[in-house]
Amino acid sequence: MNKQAPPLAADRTQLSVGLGDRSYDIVIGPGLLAESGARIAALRPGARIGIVTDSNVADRHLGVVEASLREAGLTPTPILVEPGEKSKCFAVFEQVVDALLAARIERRDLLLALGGGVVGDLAGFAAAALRRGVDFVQAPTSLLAQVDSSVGGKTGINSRHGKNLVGAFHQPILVLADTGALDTLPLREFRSGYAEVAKYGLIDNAPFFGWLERRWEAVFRGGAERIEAIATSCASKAAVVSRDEKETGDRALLNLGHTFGHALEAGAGFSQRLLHGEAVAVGMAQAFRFSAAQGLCATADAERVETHLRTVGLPTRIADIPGALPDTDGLMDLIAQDKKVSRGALTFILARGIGQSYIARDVDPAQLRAFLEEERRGR
Ligand SMILES: NC(=O)c1ccc[n+]([C@@H]2O[C@H](COP(=O)([O-])OP(=O)(O)OC[C@H]3O[C@@H](n4cnc5c(N)ncnc54)[C@H](O)[C@@H]3O)[C@@H](O)[C@H]2O)c1
Ligand SMILES: O=C(O)C(=O)C[C@@H](O)[C@H](O)[C@H](O)COP(=O)(O)O
Ligand SMILES: [Zn+2]
Repeated sequence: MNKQAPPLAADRTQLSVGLGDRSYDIVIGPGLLAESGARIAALRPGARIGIVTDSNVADRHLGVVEASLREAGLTPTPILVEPGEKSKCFAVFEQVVDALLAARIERRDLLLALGGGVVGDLAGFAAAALRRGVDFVQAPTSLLAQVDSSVGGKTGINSRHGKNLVGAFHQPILVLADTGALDTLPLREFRSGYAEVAKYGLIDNAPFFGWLERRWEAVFRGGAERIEAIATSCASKAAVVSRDEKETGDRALLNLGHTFGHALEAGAGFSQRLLHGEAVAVGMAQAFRFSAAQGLCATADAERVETHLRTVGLPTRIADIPGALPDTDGLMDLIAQDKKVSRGALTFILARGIGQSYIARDVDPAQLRAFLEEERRGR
């Protein structure tokens, strides 16, 4: 049994999320799934590992992970869920927890979330709840999960009242982002994850947004630019999470585009009609248009955001979403369930310009309603 994590190869980037005695590493680079056993055994030798994954990821990547875990003296039990956002629900959560209990995963064992953000959020919440808390490792396999959802400890599921409304803050003990796994990710899913990459530029890193405008094709092709984009995104997220783990302050900036986006996702029934990153792309374009309409930011900045998102093939308008959506009242009701709402007052992430996002508390519902009416008319 190998109890030593492999040394860091030249093509690996390692970052840390600083949270005192709950700090953890994010390791980024190709081939990490094949090393997952050695790296996990170094943290928890001899453990039983409940691997939560979905059937798409299992078909492509579970074999190498299971072999690596066994090689390192760990005992894996795979638990498969259906791919897609609909698996972030009470019924699937119950199935996963039951399967983990049936496999006798104990408090000192581990869960491994192998997949995209759906698996990460679901498995993380199962880890938070199982026997009142079991440690877990994130092995993100989608771009979105590698740049965002695997870091920071937000876990949870959706409810009929809206997105991510039931969950827990539960940090992983390690994140292994195998960039080679992205070679099997469908283009639409890659684009969806790219929306969250662009988000970091729009929040507070205008030079990164400019770099993405110039280099996005190389990021999509793979290689050094892709790894650089992932590492820059993780570094941004790690810094915010270290400062404000439970979103009492500026972690809310990571929600740019999400107040609109989550309402649209719920309105589309958490279906394949609108992926999370696509909803965030529409939501970010809306946040900039709303900011411009309020005279907070230049119209040229809102147009620049929309141009870049459309250039990479992301939606930016309600009209881009196929099928029916709730009317303005319905969208306002969904927005009222947003977790940033405080004593009924609406909070949005708005922008004074690219890289100059800020938390706007007490957004006027009448102005929001008027804006949504215009957006729904496609203007
Ligand atoms: N916790 C957080 O901080 C956080 C942050 C952002 C998003 N999220 C959540 O993440 C979810 C979206 O994550 P996502 O975009 O990864 O969706 P996802 O988990 O549904 O994965 C996208 C699709 O790609 C497939 N897939 C994943 N990796 C693959 C690979 N390597 N090869 C082939 N197919 C692969 C999956 O099976 C799925 O069909 C949403 O539920 C969102 O709310 C959470
Ligand atoms: O980590 C965060 O904080 C984020 O807001 C990241 C978002 O990209 C992510 O979609 C998150 O799950 C949204 O959080 P929520 O608190 O609005 O559910
Ligand atoms: Zn998101």
